[in-house]
Amino acid sequence: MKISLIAHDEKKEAMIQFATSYQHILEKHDLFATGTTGKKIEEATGLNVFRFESGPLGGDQQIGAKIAENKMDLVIFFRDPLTAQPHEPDISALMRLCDVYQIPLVTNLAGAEVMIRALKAGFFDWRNLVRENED
Ligand SMILES: O=C(CO)COP(=O)(O)O
Repeated sequence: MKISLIAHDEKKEAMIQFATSYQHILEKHDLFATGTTGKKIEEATGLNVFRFESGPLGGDQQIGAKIAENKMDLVIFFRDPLTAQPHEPDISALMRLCDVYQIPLVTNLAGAEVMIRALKAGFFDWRNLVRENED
């Protein structure tokens, strides 16, 4: 699966802990991230992460483009609901595209805990069929 990992600044520590805890699952997948999140995950875990631009510089939009091209399967996005983001329209657009294309999205740690277990159990294998049918 192609998985995007994104965290706002106040949530980066939680993302690092999440990625560390579930490294054994995440390492079996293709990982993508916005710039700073990806760098921190790589530094903390050694996981191989493809890094897009930083969120405020267009990273959310780049991930959105992958979704529109059917090249992203899951999005784990630890949003900070208490801090205004300069690129709020990009964040909304990314989440909107998840809804448009039926891409599983979680926006907090509690949801991510469920998603990662579902991933391990094969609950998202239908995404392989969706991708094969488009090729
Ligand atoms: O702002 C972000 C997502 O909206 C995250 O970007 P960074 O990972 O570059 O901090």
